[in-house]
Amino acid sequence: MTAIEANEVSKRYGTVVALDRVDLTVAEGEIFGFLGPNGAGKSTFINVLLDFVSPSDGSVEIFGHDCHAEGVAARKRIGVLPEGYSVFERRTGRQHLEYAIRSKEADDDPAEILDRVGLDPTDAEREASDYSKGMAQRLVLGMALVGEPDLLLLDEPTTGLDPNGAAEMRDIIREENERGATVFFSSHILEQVEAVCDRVGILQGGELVAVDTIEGLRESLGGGTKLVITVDHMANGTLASVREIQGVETAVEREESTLEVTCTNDAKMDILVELHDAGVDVVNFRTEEASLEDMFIEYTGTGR
Ligand SMILES: Nc1ncnc2c1ncn2[C@@H]1O[C@H](COP(=O)(O)OP(=O)(O)OP(=O)(O)O)[C@@H](O)[C@H]1O
Repeated sequence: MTAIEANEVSKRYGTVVALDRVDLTVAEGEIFGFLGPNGAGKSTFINVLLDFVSPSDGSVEIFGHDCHAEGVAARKRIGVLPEGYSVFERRTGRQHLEYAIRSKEADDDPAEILDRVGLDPTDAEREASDYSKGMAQRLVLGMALVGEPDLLLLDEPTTGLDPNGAAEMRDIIREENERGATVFFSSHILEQVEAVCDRVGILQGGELVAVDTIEGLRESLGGGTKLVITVDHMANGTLASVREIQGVETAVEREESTLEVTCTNDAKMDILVELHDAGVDVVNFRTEEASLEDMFIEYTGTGR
């Protein structure tokens, strides 16, 4: 069964096209990473799934329920960590969880969930409005886990978390997935996404410009090799002439006398020949697999 099925979803805010005919299918049991530069439309898409925002055109189904017409049935199966959540005033962490358990008619043990998300028993008895950003993030994640949802929708789940918290988040995503949940999350932390996702989608200006496994993305970028070349000196125009070689996608000078070139496998030798012809001696070179970050920059032309 498909967990998420988006058909030609568009959302316009006046002249801004936040989503442009997004077609996407996420299978039950997948961990799917949703990427894109700031303003690409990620939160808008997640808000459409939650029926917080109505699409201008198109429709989305969650486990076969239309997110708008059958929003209640769709949301019953979702645990959500929304963007810009806020905690209640004058309620402790534990009371937040008890509230989530009651409203989902679940029978989870609040202490167990608090422990899972790394909130200690003393903090659980403090008012959540006094929590730090990372603690509040942990609490809201805990509320999302209540009732063993079939789909976890996490908007930037690692924002505000320290490195331990980010690693714990990764573990929770894996554990939830092993329990059978589908996980759909947006993130700018591409190392995290690469470590945990089965597939990723890249949004750019509201359009879905790529959907694939990380390996698949690498292949569609022609093998996705990254060459790291140390040279004795950089001659004028060297970078420009390397960029013109067929099969070269990007070429940058990382630090003095070190070039990083992403290219197809076939282009490697041409690059070394070009440097030689330009009178530039290669002191050292190695190849690395293109990282998700390299590919993201190639697809979107931006940093995260
Ligand atoms: N309520 C709104 N009214 C007007 N424009 C909006 C509204 N919500 C979003 N937008 C616009 O839609 C576009 C997509 O925004 P969105 O928040 O979905 O991006 P995002 O990919 O989540 O960005 P970020 O990575 O910065 O969180 C942006 O241009 C934004 O200004």
